[in-house]
Amino acid sequence: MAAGKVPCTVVTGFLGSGKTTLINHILTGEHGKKIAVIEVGVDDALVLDTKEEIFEMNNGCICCTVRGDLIRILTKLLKRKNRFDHILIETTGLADPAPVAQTFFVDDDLKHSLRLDSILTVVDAKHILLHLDEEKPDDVAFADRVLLNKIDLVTEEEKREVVRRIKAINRTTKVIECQQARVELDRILGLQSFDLEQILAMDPAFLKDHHHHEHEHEHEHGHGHEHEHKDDDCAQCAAGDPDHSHHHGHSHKHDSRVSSVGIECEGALDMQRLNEWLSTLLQEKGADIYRSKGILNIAGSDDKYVFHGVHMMLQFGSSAEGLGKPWQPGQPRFNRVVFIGKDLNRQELNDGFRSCMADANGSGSNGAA
Ligand SMILES: Nc1nc2c(ncn2[C@@H]2O[C@H](COP(=O)(O)OP(=O)(O)OP(=O)(O)O)[C@@H](O)[C@H]2O)c(=O)[nH]1
Repeated sequence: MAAGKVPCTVVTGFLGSGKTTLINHILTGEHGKKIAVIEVGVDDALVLDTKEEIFEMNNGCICCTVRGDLIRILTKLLKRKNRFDHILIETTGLADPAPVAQTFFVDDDLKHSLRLDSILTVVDAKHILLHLDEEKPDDVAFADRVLLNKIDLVTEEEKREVVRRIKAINRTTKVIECQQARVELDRILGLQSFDLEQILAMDPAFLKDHHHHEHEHEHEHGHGHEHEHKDDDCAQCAAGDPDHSHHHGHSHKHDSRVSSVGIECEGALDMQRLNEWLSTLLQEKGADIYRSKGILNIAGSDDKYVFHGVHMMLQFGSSAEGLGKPWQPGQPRFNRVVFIGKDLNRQELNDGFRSCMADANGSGSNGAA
């Protein structure tokens, strides 16, 4: 049948569900496959360095512009002599997987060289119920595989409820439970499980282009959203503009109160202050702050730190633990963080973050190790 076509897997899932963890798991696995990763959206330096090439697109907006880019990058990949065995396309946390999937059926050249192998949706077992009603069940509706991740954080009972809710949205999807996205690769790659017929049965307009308005509102998404971070999620696309409400019939309640706040600055942070501020912030506002993450320059250390927040859960890591590389001599050090959530207060987040600088007024700790 599809001999010679390169299989492509679209990896999707809500913010913080574990997509990057899954990609890293796949890239570092011993499969002997040459895998290309295309990231549709954010997330630069937080991906592990690997042998494979990683293509990134910085335009951030999957709804408006990424389809063009995706086609361009896929075409470029296919021109290489050294072909890939598999292509992974990771979509960002608030983007809609449908336009990405459509690419495989509407572009004539790609149609003949590529095969959409599966839409794989990563689900955060602990937090998904917070979002199923308000955000975007589309992720789950289109998935032929659901990776039910973070099962370490829920009870058996909670897990059963989550599976029930997933099945209520998508009766035929296969649910694979896992932790840290650790799953045997032959359960997720090369499945030929994407079934266009089935998608069309559910959504007859799936292949129809709904992007005729795509340039009309480029970066005009009012709705009070904030869009400063240069490569952040197109939260407003998924969340704000009513014109984005999609061609398909699922309830797709966009929440215009969802936005992202990016902060980028030089200078070193006091780890203790930062930890206290972030912990308190997420304790108090974690219901609304869906996702937070950042790269940090910590005073007195050459190690590069990162943090990951998903609602109230907060995790730090650093190059000292083998996560990425330390700051290199002569390399400019910086802090870059992003908060994504509902009703974010940009000023408060900025002030709070800056109050954690090692030389900010306060205890006078200079962070010297
Ligand atoms: N407890 C627990 N935490 C996990 C598990 N899998 C991933 N995480 C953590 O969840 C956080 C988010 O994981 P990512 O892989 O960055 O999620 P993502 O979907 O790429 O997130 P976005 O960048 O928002 O799209 C990180 O702090 C992970 O370490 C799991 O099975 N259990």
